[in-house]
Parts: sequence; structure tokens; C-alpha cells
Amino acid sequence: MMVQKDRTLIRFTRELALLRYGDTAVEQAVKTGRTDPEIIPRFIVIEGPDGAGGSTQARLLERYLQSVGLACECSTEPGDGRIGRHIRTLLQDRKNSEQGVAYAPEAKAQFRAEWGKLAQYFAADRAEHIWGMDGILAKTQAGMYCISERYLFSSLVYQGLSGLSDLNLMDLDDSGGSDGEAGTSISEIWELNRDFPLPQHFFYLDIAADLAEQRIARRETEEQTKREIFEQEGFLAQVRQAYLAVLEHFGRIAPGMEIHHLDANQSREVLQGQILQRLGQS
Ligand SMILES: Nc1ncnc2c1ncn2[C@@H]1O[C@H](COP(=O)(O)OP(=O)(O)O)[C@@H](O)[C@H]1O
Ligand SMILES: Cc1cn([C@H]2C[C@H](O)[C@@H](COP(=O)(O)OP(=O)(O)O)O2)c(=O)[nH]c1=O
Repeated sequence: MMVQKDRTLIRFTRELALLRYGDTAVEQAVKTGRTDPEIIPRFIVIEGPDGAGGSTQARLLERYLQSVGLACECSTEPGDGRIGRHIRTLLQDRKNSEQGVAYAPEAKAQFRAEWGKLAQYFAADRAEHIWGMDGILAKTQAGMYCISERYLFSSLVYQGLSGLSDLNLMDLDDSGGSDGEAGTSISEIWELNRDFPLPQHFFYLDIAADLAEQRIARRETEEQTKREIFEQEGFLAQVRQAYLAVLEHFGRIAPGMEIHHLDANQSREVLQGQILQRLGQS
């Protein structure tokens, strides 16, 4: 299992390094005179491994910006439209919460069947989120601040990483037979996501997998939340490594996007203070 996990991470990092974004940047520069991908002003994205505190900070930031009189709205990916709700069902559908990620057999079968399509689903949900009637583009153009919990960086990380065997679907009987199947390749995921504009600010909340696991476990009992499929300590350790590669990549290709790499192992208040400071709000 460990060898398989290492290989997945190596494949991920290599594929990311091989992305031929440079060629496209040249094409874009010829067409538009710009080398930087499109940036949406006032669009703020918060991400990190599950349990880092992204939802908490997004809500605190929304409340703060509203309290100082700025129009601001928070949204999530996956969203609450039809596709987003379907994705949630795939990630969440569990039999019971006491035994780790224990899927009901029908849910597991459905997850396996739709596994290869997750990256497309997320991209379709994202298109609605950005370009939909009441989407991020319309709102930011009207002067609003928009905070999104997760964006395309999550697709590169989570779908780029996850072969089925990286995930513990291990209440296994298991006749499914597709363990070891790789997820969509990074270059395919990139193709699906390359036309999306980038946020002005990308906050990455960094957290070690064991701490993230502790927070997820606490949330599960205290807030009665359901644990989702990716919320497993072993997988989250890979997620963190993959995020670091993704941050490095975007730091190179998208100088117009402000990337803020913050330590999530601090109190909610301290972290919020750092976010406000980076936004010039303190
Ligand atoms: N800075 C923090 N320190 C300790 N616990 C936190 C912190 N931020 C969030 N939490 C708690 O950790 C759990 C996960 O936080 P949440 O915001 O849901 O994370 P995410 O959206 O990144 O998965 C929640 O129970 C939340 O109350
Ligand atoms: C946006 C996005 C999320 N995800 C995953 C990450 C999360 O495990 C899950 C749901 O996100 P989220 O609700 O943000 O989880 P949490 O609040 O616990 O951090 O969806 C992807 O796999 N790909 C994507 O493109």
C-alpha cells in the first residue's frame, strides 16, 4: 500500500511538472498581449486539506467584510446546484459513522462507477459557479467580494491524486475489482480547468495530516457532521504534499494571483487576523 501511495505522489508531481502551460501562455500573449492568466478582482479562494479550517475562516471573513460595510458573499465548491448536490452524495453516502468510511454497498458501487467522472463533475459545477447567471463573475463585476471555499486547486490536488487504492474503502468484501485504478491524469484535469479565471487572492491553510484528522474527528462528534470520503489521515498527508506542488506551480505561472500560505495550526482568531492583514483590512 505504501509503495502504491509513493508512486501516486511521484506520478502526480511529475505530471504537474510536465504541464505544457508555457506554450499556452505564449499563445495567449500573442492573442491578447498578456502572459498572465485572467484574474478576477475581489475573488478570494480559501483551501487546504480537509480539517484545516477553511469553512470556519471563510465564514469569519464574510462576517468581517460585511461588518465593515463591504458587500460580500461566501460560496462553496461543490455547490448547492444539481451537479454539486450529486457530487456531495457521492462523497458522503455512508452507512454509519462509527467505523471510519463505511459505505453502504450500493453507494460504494455508485462511487466506483462514477469515479472516473468526478473531475468532469467538479468542472461542470465550477462553470456554473463562475459563469452562471448569479455567479462569481457577475457578482464581482457588480463590486462584491466573493469568497469561495475551494476552487480548481482542489481538483488538481484531489482528483489528480486519487487512485481508488489510495482511499480506504476498506470495509471491503470486495468484488468491485477496481482498486488500484488511477484517477484522471493531471493533464486531463488541467485541460478541464485551464479556462477558468483565477482569484485575486488564494489562501492556502496548511496543516499536518494528524492534526487535520483530530479536528475532523472532533467535528464529527461535536457537530454531528458526516465524514466524507477524502477525510482520511493517510490520504490527507498526500493531499498536503500535492498542495505544496500546486502552490509552487501557480507561483510560477500566475504572478498576478496573490498566494498566501498560512499555518492553520493557530487559533481561529490569529488566523483570521493574518487573513485580514493580507487583504489589507487590518
Ligand atoms: N484554528 C482552529 N483551531 C482549532 N480548531 C479549529 C480551527 N479552525 C476550525 N477548527 C475546528 O476544526 C473543525 C474543522 O474546521 P472546518 O472549518 O470545518 O474545516 P474545513 O472546512 O477546512 O474542513 C471544526 O470543528 C472547526 O470548528
Ligand atoms: C472543489 C473540489 C472539492 N473536492 C473535495 C475536497 C473535499 O474533500 C470535498 C468537499 O469539500 P468541503 O466541503 O470543502 O470539505 P471540508 O469542509 O471538509 O474541507 O470535496 C474535490 O475532490 N475536488 C474539487 O474540485
